[in-house]
Amino acid sequence: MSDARDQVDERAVARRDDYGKYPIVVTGLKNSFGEQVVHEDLDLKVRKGEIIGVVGGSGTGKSVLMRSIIGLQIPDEGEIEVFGRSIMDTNPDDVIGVRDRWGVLFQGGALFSTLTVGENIEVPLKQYYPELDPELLHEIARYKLKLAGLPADALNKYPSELSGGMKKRAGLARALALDPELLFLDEPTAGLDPIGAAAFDKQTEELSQTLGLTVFLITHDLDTLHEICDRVAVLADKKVIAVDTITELMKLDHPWIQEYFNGPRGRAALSAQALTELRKAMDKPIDDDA
Ligand SMILES: Nc1ncnc2c1ncn2[C@@H]1O[C@H](COP(=O)(O)OP(=O)(O)OP(=O)(O)O)[C@@H](O)[C@H]1O
Repeated sequence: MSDARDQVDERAVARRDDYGKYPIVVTGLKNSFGEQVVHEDLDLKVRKGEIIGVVGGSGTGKSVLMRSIIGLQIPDEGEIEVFGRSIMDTNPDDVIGVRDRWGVLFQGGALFSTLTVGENIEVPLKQYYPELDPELLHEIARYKLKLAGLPADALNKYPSELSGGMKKRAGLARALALDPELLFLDEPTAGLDPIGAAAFDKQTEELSQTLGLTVFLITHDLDTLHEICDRVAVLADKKVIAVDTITELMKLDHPWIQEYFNGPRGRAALSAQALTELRKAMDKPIDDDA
């Protein structure tokens, strides 16, 4: 009897340690839509504090994976734990204390068009802290706007009055509203010009470092992967076929990985990153072309 209790205690300790190291643990995930199986026996562990890039060909199920992790897509099979709690429970109230510890930037920003930027940022705050004083709400919104790199006058603008890059930042400000520990970003630099994309990457990296955020980042952007991701998870064949640094991934003999990272665009991104590193090492401003 006491052996059985010891085993249960050991498992509880192992799970607690695991959750301390891995805020997201996905095991044996299966997702399908009718006959189409998108994921089959997919496993993924995301390390605390890392920026993990999630890549894969179009339609390989990157967004569906993110939606599963945040409980918007109920999988057919498998287990998903976030902060050590199962997300598979269909009752959102049962995972309160988990959902308010993440922030999400959906593709395109997904801002409410009839609300100002400030009001958009206040939405999650009002949802989780309905008793908050309106003046404090505005103050928090102003602070989050600044964290996301937007000027104060953006607060009273409507999404239609913002550029693409500003919309992304407004979505980022809203994702940061609840002081999340985990940030989900779905193709944040898609549609941005290279300068805007690089600035957004820098912002993400700074936020991750200063706030200690773990970032789950879906992207096709090779520069983003090279510049800010600690590891990259590759989706192919309905699974995560590899999770590693780009240097290690490039050694793998998988056709998609080789084409993606060792193709002309992959090599160009690698050279650009090598140049950035070299310039940093020489303590020279990156924009100094002299
Ligand atoms: N609600 C849905 N109903 C039916 N099929 C869906 C649904 N959501 C996603 N799918 C299908 O699941 C597959 C994976 O979609 P998903 O959006 O996750 O791909 P992705 O890897 O994010 O692609 P992309 O890089 O093009 O954004 C696609 O074939 C898509 O058509």
